[in-house]
This record gives sequence, C-alpha cells and structure tokens, in this order.
Amino acid sequence: MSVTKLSFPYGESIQWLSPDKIDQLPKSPLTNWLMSNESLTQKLRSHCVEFEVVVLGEGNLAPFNGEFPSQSQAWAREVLLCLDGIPWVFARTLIPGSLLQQKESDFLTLGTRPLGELLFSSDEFSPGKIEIAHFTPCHKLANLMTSLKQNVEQELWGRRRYFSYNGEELIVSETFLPAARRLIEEM
Ligand SMILES: C=C(O[C@@H]1C=C(C(=O)O)C=C[C@H]1O)C(=O)O
Repeated sequence: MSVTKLSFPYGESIQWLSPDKIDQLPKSPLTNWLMSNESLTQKLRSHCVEFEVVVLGEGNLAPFNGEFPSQSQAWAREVLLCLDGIPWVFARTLIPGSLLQQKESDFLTLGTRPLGELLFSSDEFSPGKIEIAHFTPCHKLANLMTSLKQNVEQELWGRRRYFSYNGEELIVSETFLPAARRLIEEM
C-alpha cells in the first residue's frame, strides 16, 4: 500500500448529522457498525488475523469550518485501519490543546498503536454522542481512495464520536471505505 504523509491532512469538510436527522440509514449490518458504542478497534480485530494502524499524519491544524466550533486549533491524527492488509477505515481524530496537555505523552507516543487502546482502557474517557455522515469524497480523500485502489462507486458512510475527559472533548471520526462496506454487507 503506497500512501504518502505529504498529503496530510486528507480529511475534508463533512456534514455530520444526528442519526435521527438521516432520512435513510444503510441496511442493518452497516448501521450496526455505525451506531456501535464499543471500541471499533476491538470490533475490527475480531474480523481479521492481522490488524494494522497506518498513520497518515499527526499535527496541529485548524479544524474545518464547523468541524470543532470551540477550537481554532487542534491536534489532528489521521490513520487508516487495515485488516489483513486491506484498509477498512479512514479515521480522523481532533484533540483540543487543553486536553492534549493533560494526556500529552499518551497521545503523542501512540504511533501505530490504536487510539482505542487508550480511550477504552479505563473509564477516564466517556463515550458521548454519535453523528453520521454520508458523502462522496473529493480532493485528497478521493485521491487517497484511488491510491488504495478502492473505487468509490457509492457514497461513503462515516460516523464520529465525542469522548469527554475532565470536562474536555475530543472527536473521533471514522469513515468506512468501500472494501469495508462490501465485506460488512456480506456478513
Ligand atoms: C476510538 C477508537 O480508536 C480507533 C483507532 C484510531 C487511531 O489509532 O487513530 C482512530 C479511530 C478509531 O477507529 C476505537 O477503537 O474505537
């Protein structure tokens, strides 16, 4: 898999909606994945032999308009979650500086360890609301799909979750790539 960190950030401005505002959620298997409150890492690990986190980039950046209204800057981490070498999820996490400072060594030394191992390893982080998006990727995300040889024949479904810690919040967005949707819908 040839992906470059030179294009980081890959994320794009997406309209996230509360699930009850979505006219038609996808058929059941995928909706169960979108709405699941458990660790996505744990769920993914149970569907593969080899699970891998490919870090596309990390760094301080300005969130997109409306992406994180209370923050003009945030620590961003974008990864691909790969099952037996196949990229299933593009994940983009935004962490405000005030939260990063409290857990700096944990977040900045994650590397290729999944963020879920930190968020679900104790009750320090509380999972919050889930929002859903349904979109056609453009710009760098579309180019990333092409480089992964995953043709986007239908819109992508994604979800983002809020995790709170000591009165602060971080946001984790996860977009299911075409290969993942195909395999989930066969389950
Ligand atoms: C939040 C979780 O962590 C996963 C791992 C991520 C990472 O390593 O950056 C990002 C999003 C998640 O899919 C989880 O497992 O639920």
